[in-house]
Amino acid sequence: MDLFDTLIADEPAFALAGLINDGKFMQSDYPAHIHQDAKGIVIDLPDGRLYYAPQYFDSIHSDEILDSLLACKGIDHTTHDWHQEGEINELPFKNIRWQHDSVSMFGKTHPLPRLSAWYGDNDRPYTYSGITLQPKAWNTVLLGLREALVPICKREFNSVLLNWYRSGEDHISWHTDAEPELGENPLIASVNFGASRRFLLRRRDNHSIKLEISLQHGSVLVMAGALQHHWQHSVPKQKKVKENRVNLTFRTIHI
Ligand SMILES: O=C(O)CCC(=O)C(=O)O
Ligand SMILES: [Fe+2]
Repeated sequence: MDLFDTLIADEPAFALAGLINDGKFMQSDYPAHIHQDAKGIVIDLPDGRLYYAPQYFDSIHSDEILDSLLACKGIDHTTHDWHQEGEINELPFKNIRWQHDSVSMFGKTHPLPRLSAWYGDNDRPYTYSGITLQPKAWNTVLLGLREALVPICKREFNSVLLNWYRSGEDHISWHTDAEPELGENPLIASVNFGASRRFLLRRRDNHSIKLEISLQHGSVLVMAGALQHHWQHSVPKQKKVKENRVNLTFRTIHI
């Protein structure tokens, strides 16, 4: 092995070490250690566990995946102003059938501040934030991502929810993913492409107890243990962000 090999081999672990200070995750009080895969770190929270790999997918692969998720005939997704598009559901997307869903509240309908798509193994509808999504059949890109998660999650997920944040205006408010069909302590793997966005966690019983992770291009965050019962999460608006971000949360739906 020459000097160059050693540098390459040490690089990921070196980047990960920057996320851990004195055995704690960044500026928090929560214990963290480097996972044995040397790609990610494990953060131990009271009532939950996180795995975070800032570069689970390398940048070339991540660029290609983002391109295929947003590919739309005749449109350059990097420069297009998607907020001006009225009929998202009608556009000729090549790989993902993006939808603009609405929620009903107090008799009024409100469009969600993001676009979404639901893919999965079976045709069982899934209820999320008061809306019911009909899963579409897996495609090659999504199956590739699902497969890439097996080494860390030790399972093949049967469904995935995609969220597309067209810019920093798009967001997701505080919530938990604790729907009964996800089982007792759901394991959820969140995969991120495009703009880095702030991912916030706060305890349900004390909103002043918080944690923040910046989810970057090519990263994977796994939420595990009792986390969904004790912690809420959100992706707040970030007005300065102009670029697209796509998040995919792989889940197991129990029927
Ligand atoms: O965009 C994210 O990072 C989170 C998405 C999320 O929480 C969800 O889809 O339930
Ligand atoms: Fe969520």
